[in-house]
Amino acid sequence: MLKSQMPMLKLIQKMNLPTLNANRQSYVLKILENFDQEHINNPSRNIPLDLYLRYFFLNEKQKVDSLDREAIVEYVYQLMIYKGYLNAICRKPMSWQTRFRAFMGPDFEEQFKNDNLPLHVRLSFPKDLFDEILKAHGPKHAEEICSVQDERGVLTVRTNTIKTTRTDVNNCILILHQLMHAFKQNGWKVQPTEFAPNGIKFIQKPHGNFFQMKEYKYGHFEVQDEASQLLSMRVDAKPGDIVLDYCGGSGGKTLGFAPFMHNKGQIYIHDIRKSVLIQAKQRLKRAGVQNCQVHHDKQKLKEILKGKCDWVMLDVPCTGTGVMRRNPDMKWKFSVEKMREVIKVQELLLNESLTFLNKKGGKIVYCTCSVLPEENLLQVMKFCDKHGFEIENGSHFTTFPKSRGMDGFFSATLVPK
Ligand SMILES: C[S@@+](CC[C@H](N)C(=O)[O-])C[C@H]1O[C@@H](n2cnc3c(N)ncnc32)[C@H](O)[C@@H]1O
Repeated sequence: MLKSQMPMLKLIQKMNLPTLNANRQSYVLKILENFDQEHINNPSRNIPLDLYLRYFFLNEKQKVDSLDREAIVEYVYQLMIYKGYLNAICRKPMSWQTRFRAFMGPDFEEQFKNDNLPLHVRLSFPKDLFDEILKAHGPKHAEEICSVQDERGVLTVRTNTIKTTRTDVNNCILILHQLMHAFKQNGWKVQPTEFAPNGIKFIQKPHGNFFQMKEYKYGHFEVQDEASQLLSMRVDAKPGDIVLDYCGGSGGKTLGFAPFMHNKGQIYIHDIRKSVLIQAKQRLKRAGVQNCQVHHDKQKLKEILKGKCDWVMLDVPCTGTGVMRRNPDMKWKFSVEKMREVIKVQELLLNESLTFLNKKGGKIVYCTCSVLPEENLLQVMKFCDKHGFEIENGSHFTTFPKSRGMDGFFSATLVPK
């Protein structure tokens, strides 16, 4: 490859990382080793890295202060992001210890210039996943998508407009500004999001724990990526509507569209995992959403809601290829076989959602956090052809992971022809 054709790859600037003393280092290695072991012991639990870290530090609360925690988390992420590249450059036998040494050593920068290392290795992506992204988006865009996923995600929150009795737009803006002011008082740099009307973006990662803020405890805000906020708003529910959030998880999307219903009408939130529904209940309560019931039993839900819904939000399980910078461990768990399995589940869920739609214009809002067309446009087009539906206004919504910007999401609103 000619030098001028060399891809514009970049590496993390290690000098920007926090200092790592022996204590922090031993935590970094312990976490990564335990995380791997957890997957060997409980593969079906498939716990993502961010959640694993949250549980880990809950247990270590007394021993690790917030500055140590931030430094440890940063290194855990960097090592997980660069795992593939480090595997290629580190000395054997492979372990987190040897990867860590390679990360800290001169080879980390040196080997990056080695043209003999394939592009996917320098992007630190598994070959099969990189090939899928390449097939879908071509070399230039694939490289952009993958290199952005080597950054840390931007922290964004959504202001909860339910927690005000005032309803006009100007007052919502006032609440957003009050919250921005509270963040700034803690010394955190923030700005309103560019597209989502109620979002606040952190320009720098905040030091300290903002979940301790009274504004969080009172439900004035929730963490949600800007693209995910926009996705929630694709459910354009009016007060009085009946809405089903069928793959509701811990309620992220419901929390996003519920404020527009002003607690009138009914939201049903469902998921196959009971544990996440418990979290959803707590978050909905904190946010002041009073018109939502939580359901785990699919059969019962069908009995209650058959043919009744104005909206079905279908935020389906997917490969997560648009949000891998939040959980870089997902890169290393990807396989084409798993992708095919999840595509089948999406198809099944689309079919199931038909049961709930009312015949007076009920709509399905299909969403993923994937950048792969098989899970996105191709999936919904297949559904539309089979069931006589179409994509509303012929246009879908897509975002790609952007540097210092949004994550990668897809959404299409499906309506009967
Ligand atoms: C992308 S996550 C949803 C995230 C959630 N909407 C949010 O914004 O927080 C997909 C969810 O689908 C759920 N799920 C997987 N298979 C399902 C099925 N057969 N029926 C219903 N939910 C399912 C998973 O448990 C997971 O919580």
